[in-house]
Amino acid sequence: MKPLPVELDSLACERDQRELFASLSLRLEPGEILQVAGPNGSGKTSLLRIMAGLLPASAGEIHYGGRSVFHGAGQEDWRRHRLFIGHAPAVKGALTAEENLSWLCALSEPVAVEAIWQALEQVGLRGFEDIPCHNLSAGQHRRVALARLYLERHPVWILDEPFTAIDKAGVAALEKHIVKHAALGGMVIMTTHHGLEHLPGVRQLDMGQLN
Ligand SMILES: Nc1ncnc2c1ncn2[C@@H]1O[C@H](COP(=O)(O)OP(=O)(O)OP(=O)(O)O)[C@@H](O)[C@H]1O
Repeated sequence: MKPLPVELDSLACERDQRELFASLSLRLEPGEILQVAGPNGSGKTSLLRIMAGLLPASAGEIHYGGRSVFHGAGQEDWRRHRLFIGHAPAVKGALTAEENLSWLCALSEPVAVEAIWQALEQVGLRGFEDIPCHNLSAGQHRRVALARLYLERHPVWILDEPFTAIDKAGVAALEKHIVKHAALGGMVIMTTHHGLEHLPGVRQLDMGQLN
């Protein structure tokens, strides 16, 4: 799947009758990495959830390849192209890492168990496949969710605080994977309080400067 340009057009978000942002317009091209930065409460997660289709915008539009992602065929297409990993990853504690990934991936495309093992190896969890996730540490729990980035083939990644609870070596490996995804033409939109200045070509959107 090839990514297409993403356009935010006069996007606005209101929560609890408070305007978080308004008139947000930007265009993202394939190969771009966008870091959504800003203070706590400035609306970073809200923006990502709107982009993922999990929260309605109060005004404005998002287009993917020229079609609205809010309804119709454009919405279907967007769902197949984007992968959202929230800051509270959808990993179920009672299931093992392997079961979680098998279930999460099946929502878009079933994957072979060997591929799951390889992805778990990539995130340093080989040997932990059969342990219920509630017995994993916070960082290991997050790594189970991040293993999806090695398994699924969505061209657009929307990642909310992907580095939370991840150790130094894990952060370096994930940064490398993100840069590689963009270099291959993928697109990454992420929030993080972690500095990314050392990575090539990262664009910043400062939510604290919008209003
Ligand atoms: N479920 C919710 N219902 C109502 N308001 C919410 C909800 N979640 C967040 N908000 C409000 O929206 C505002 C922005 O929250 P959001 O999580 O988007 O900020 P953020 O920039 O991601 O913050 P942080 O850096 O702390 O993660 C906050 O003031 C918060 O009170």
